[in-house]
Amino acid sequence: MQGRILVIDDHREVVYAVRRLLESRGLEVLSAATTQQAQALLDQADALIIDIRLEQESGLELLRQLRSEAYETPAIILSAHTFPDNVVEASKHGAQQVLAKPIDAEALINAVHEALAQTPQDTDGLAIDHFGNDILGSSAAMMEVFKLLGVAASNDLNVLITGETGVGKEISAELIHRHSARVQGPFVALNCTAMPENLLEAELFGHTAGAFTGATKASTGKIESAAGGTLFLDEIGDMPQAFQAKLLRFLEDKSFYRLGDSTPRQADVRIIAATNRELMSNWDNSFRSDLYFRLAQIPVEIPPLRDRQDDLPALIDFFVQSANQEMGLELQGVSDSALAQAGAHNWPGNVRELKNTVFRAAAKKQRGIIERFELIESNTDASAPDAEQRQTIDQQIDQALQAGDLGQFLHDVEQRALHRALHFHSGNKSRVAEALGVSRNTLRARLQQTLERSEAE
Ligand SMILES: Nc1ncnc2c1ncn2[C@@H]1O[C@H](COP(=O)(O)OP(=O)(O)OP(=O)(O)O)[C@@H](O)[C@H]1O
Repeated sequence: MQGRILVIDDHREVVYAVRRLLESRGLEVLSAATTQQAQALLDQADALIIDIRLEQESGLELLRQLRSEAYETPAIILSAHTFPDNVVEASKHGAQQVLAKPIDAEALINAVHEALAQTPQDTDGLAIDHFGNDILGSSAAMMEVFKLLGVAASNDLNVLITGETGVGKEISAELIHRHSARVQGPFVALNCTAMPENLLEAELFGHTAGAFTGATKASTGKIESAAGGTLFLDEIGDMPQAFQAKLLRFLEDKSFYRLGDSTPRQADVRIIAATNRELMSNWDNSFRSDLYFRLAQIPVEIPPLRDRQDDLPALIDFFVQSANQEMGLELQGVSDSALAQAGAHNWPGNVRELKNTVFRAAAKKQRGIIERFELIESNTDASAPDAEQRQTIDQQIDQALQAGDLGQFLHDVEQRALHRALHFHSGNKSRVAEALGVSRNTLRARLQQTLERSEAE
């Protein structure tokens, strides 16, 4: 590794340790204790390491200023705490990494390596301002998410947040809003689930008096309420297809009509949408691809809780403290065995399920240590095909492949599955759609397609 690193930190022991470490890897190290000293050395550096708190100065403020002057050298921020808000702010201003103190040698070497590999035009810079910690996460996966949220906060593009139910999509949308230039404007949320087209249109665009039965007064829609701020559209995958075209039109020119009104209106809103479904799957074509690409200008995927076990202890601790506060309890934490129990659980309901589990246990225990959680086991594993069944399915697939009619085989399986699911749920399409994890529109379209194919055969 080759390069010259400028360490901006007023803690001499930190500078000493970093210098020894980096020099042992063949790097050249410059140091500055103040931003004024740093100014003279900036041009010589290939990468910066900046302490977030310099004496009477802010490392992030320095970085913000540098970025505003188009100084693009990659930077790593050192911070006593890697709170998500720090990481978001840092990422927003283009920092490569935020590293927690005490510094982990390997993590620092990796970060420097990455920073040196960055071309200047790839870097945006980073900065930290306030500390809010209502959204937690220190796993590598969540760090990546926070960085993306920071990128989203630094511009005004539409964002599509995907992830299973309860992973924190709404709370992430709020975080983007809070760190964006629209922070002084409103954050307005609308859940699109189970809304027929007319109701959705009235909710989103507003309506005139008499626009429909029961509309005695004119009403402002969510889009107008969110003007100057952010509109969060939750469960966007459930938006009726007919309405998707209207939303697309709004996204294209920011103009809309209140229901029953012929006067076009304008509203300046940023859209953050969320879904727990795959919108662009082969199976499910009920979502318009042009709308998808409009919404997913910045796609953010939040991983399920079971894939980020490192986050469990801090989240559990946070919810225990929240339970203490909200219910006036005196709990001290959870036992190692409760923690192990949480680690072994699948968390299909993700952070929401964890929060409810902790609150339930807290309400029961009231004080001391929570020894065990009462977990609701999901039966997904139980319903998974066992090895023998799987072998039979594999054999059938192989036969279909050899006969060159895998498409027909899949069609038959799908038709059979839909038929049995409808039978099982006594013809209730909402239940079948729920069981499949798709919207009623998708199910309807799929049933129609299988029917057409069967008729054509
Ligand atoms: N990283 C986190 N730190 C702290 N709390 C969290 C975190 N993620 C989620 N939560 C909490 O879990 C609950 C669910 O979060 P949220 O509503 O944002 O999830 P969601 O993905 O939007 O869910 P859904 O898909 O069901 O709408 C909320 O109470 C939220 O505060």
